[in-house]
Amino acid sequence: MNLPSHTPLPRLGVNIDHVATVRNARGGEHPDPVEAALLAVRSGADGVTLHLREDRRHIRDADVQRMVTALTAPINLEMAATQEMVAIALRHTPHACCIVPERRAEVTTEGGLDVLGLSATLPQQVRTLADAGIRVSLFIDPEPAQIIASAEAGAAVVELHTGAYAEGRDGELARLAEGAVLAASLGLEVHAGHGLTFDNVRPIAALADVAELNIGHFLIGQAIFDGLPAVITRMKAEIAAARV
Ligand SMILES: CC(=O)[C@@H](O)[C@H](O)COP(=O)(O)O
Ligand SMILES: NCC(=O)COP(=O)(O)O
Repeated sequence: MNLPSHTPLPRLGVNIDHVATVRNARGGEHPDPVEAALLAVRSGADGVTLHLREDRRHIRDADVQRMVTALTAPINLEMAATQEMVAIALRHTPHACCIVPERRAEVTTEGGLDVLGLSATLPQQVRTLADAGIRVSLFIDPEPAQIIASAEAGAAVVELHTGAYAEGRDGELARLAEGAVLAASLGLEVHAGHGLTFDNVRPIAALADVAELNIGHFLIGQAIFDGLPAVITRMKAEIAAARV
């Protein structure tokens, strides 16, 4: 894809949740997601994403506290649209909060947030977080109605869920491309993530309106073979190659 030379590359946010998954398997302190976050930033990550799930299956409250103390790079805290999570975010004031849907029984985040369905409560939560200086993002499917509702809810950012694209669903890349254009036209910053790998990242990184990619499970898994610095370097190269 040929873009003007001034078009900035999408930033890479590294999601370190699954370092905590491995740690929690034995109940101790190793491997430490904060140490992984610091290494990710030293290795070229533009920011760090962590998802404090309601069931605390990977990231825990103490990790959030330690992360905001240790990191100077932007932190993107993913969380459910609950009063408990809003209160936690207000205590730590990360650079950004990405509000995601959660179902306790799910293995991973299965779909986007139903911004339309949450219209009675979400705009107030967005306002409360934004008033505290937090950049608010909504993790949504690339549905025009959800994108428009996100803008109306006062979000600064939408993160488009790339899970269906990563699974190879027909037409999903076109839906993401159209969604990114619509979101940008409404003044929303566009992020994308979920299920991205070396093999599927380029078409998403090539979308001119995508400003940030959040990638976790693949990078942490691949780091077992290649090391975290090497996989971050390679992912940044894939992103850059998509914009040549
Ligand atoms: C919202 C999202 O996509 C991330 O939180 C990512 O899925 C990592 O967390 P889980 O693997 O627990 O879903
Ligand atoms: N918001 C998406 C994210 O943070 C990472 O998702 P994944 O790469 O772990 O699937």
